[in-house]
Amino acid sequence: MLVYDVPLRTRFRGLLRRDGVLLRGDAGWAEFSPFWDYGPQESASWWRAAREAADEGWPAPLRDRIPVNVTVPAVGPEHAHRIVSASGGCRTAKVKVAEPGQSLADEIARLEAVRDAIGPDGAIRVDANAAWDVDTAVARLAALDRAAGGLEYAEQPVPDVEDLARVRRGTHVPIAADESIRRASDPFAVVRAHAADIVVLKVQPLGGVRACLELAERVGLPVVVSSALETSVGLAAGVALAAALPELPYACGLATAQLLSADVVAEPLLPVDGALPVRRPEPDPALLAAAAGDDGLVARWEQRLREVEPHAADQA
Ligand SMILES: O=C(O)CCC(=O)c1ccccc1C(=O)O
Ligand SMILES: [Mg+2]
Repeated sequence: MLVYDVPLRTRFRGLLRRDGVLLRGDAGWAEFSPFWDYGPQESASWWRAAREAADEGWPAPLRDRIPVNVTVPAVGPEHAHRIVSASGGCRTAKVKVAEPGQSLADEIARLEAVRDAIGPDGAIRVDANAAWDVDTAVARLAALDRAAGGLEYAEQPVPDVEDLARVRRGTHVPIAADESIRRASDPFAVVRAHAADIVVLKVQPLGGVRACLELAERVGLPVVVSSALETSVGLAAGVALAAALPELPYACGLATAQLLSADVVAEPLLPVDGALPVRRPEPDPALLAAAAGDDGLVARWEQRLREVEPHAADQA
């Protein structure tokens, strides 16, 4: 078991660093990196995803490249412009909005900058991470849709599934469900409530590539595969899911290696011409050593694994 700990290039979801565990099994390398606000029970699906990667590997790919969105954190307009311009040719941008402390004017400036950088043919989506209420969401989406020159969709504008359905009825911007799928006791509530046009699937919180493929089939809505801000070892599982889905109508949120200031593989999973190649990179020993967490962090992860493992067995 190896613990990595790397700084982020810019603050993302309140985080300044990203840490997690890398482990190797008969099938290859795996990443286990639940955020620290996830308890043992909720982290069990992250552990099952890691065991699948290490012990079984993933189903055969149906495609060899995965179109991806550049992810734009809640930064100022000049910085947002630079991120999109240096994205490796991404034709879709996902822009974080509803960041605490930022105004509508900040968001409008960011979206205008992103539109300028990506051009008239690019697609722009926003992610509010469940931070709005219904009325705010409906009003903001109208303003942001205008600022962006058209939004492809809005990811998780509000926390509650019934409210998500209300927002969907109140706007013409398509709605994608993220937290309502990955942190919900019942991911199908979204479908029953007609709360979303699209679902975001993340391999670690949803318990692995196979679990996600089953979920996608049962949900029956278009899927966007997204990362949980992993190293290229963890991203490879998302790439495997995106490659194995029968249909992939939208760009995926897997271009997040560029948000980390260091990676553990020699050739990180970064976009070329707006897409990731379907491959499974191996960690590089020197990069692993450079990214290694200190003894205190290693001890915290060892403790965490002891707490999570019994829950993973329960639900298997
Ligand atoms: O989808 C993307 O472009 C990047 C992934 C991303 O936004 C994310 C990364 C870590 C945790 C939560 C989220 C999220 O989609 O809300
Ligand atoms: Mg999201």
